[in-house]
Amino acid sequence: MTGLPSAAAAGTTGPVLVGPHAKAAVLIEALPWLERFRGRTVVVKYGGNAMTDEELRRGFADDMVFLLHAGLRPVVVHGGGPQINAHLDRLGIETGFTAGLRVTTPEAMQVVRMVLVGQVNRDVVGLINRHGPFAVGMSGEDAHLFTAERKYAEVGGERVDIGQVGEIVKVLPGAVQALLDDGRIPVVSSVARGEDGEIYNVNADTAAAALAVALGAGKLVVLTDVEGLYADWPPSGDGGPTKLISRLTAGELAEMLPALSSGMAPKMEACLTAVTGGVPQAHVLDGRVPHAVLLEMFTDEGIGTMVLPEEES
Ligand SMILES: Nc1ncnc2c1ncn2[C@@H]1O[C@H](COP(=O)(O)OP(=O)(O)O)[C@@H](O)[C@H]1O
Ligand SMILES: CC(=O)N[C@@H](CCC(=O)OP(=O)(O)O)C(=O)O
Repeated sequence: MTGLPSAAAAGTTGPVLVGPHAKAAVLIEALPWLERFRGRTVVVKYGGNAMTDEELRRGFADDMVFLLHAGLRPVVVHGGGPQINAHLDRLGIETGFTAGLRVTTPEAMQVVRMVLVGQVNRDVVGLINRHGPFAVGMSGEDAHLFTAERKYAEVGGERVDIGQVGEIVKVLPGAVQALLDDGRIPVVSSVARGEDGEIYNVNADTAAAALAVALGAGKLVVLTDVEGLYADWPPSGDGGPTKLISRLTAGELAEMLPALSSGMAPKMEACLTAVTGGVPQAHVLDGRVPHAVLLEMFTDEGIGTMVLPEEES
């Protein structure tokens, strides 16, 4: 953060500060954002592809603890798609994706649950708890946090059975609220229980949005492995995509949604669910940028893609 040009970032004119003044300016730049979000809940979706580099993983955990000490109430909902893939490969279990969702046989469900709850959740909790006794891991099954029903994919107007994939129909956020009230950082896996006795595999972006709405969060942050939502996707020509959409309204997003391809579709749908469900803003950020969450929360430069409800645009 020390390299940030303070006056420029604040949108003001004046001398460019260097040395200790620049550091102080960066801290002061955070003040209005600290005032605005103090006491508010922030749900952060930590994605499988943004959690592969060790230094970034530590940086992410540091950011969550920073938010806590700054008086916010961070909640982590994590995915783990690449980690599930690796484990299924090792076991020789084949799965595919339909409409961006893993076709989940009972055998695959056992692996999904084991990897998300037993491996990825433990890793995230461990990284955060280097700083102190803050993180408490839980599965969406715990304390009836997420109740799901079987979800069917729609392909070419046809309803397709994709196994034990769940759609969240009820959220009981009491256990998460209690942890937050106790000064903890809840770390939640996107596995849900069904009232039919089944266990369901829920896309982690979708789970994060459902929890953000149920908690009345002040913000949903979705970390991924690209800068945000590109208008020119898939990119044409030799170069990569160049047209990052930095801000859009719920209405504009709803129009774009049917045309989005599978990686971004659940993320943008999650942002739409959040802002239409009362969360004032939702962001998709590049998890490859060190401390992306802090940069987004506490500096004047917006990064990534921000979705706002209609009336705030
Ligand atoms: N319009 C778009 N803008 C940016 N990325 C897109 C877009 N459409 C599809 N994608 C793809 O979505 C991917 C992110 O989704 P995914 O790989 O599922 O992320 P994660 O593992 O973080 O949940 C990007 O790496 C990119 O390949
Ligand atoms: C139904 C479904 O597809 N569930 C996902 C759950 C994990 C997830 O969403 O992980 P990322 O956020 O890393 O993609 C899966 O099985 O991969």
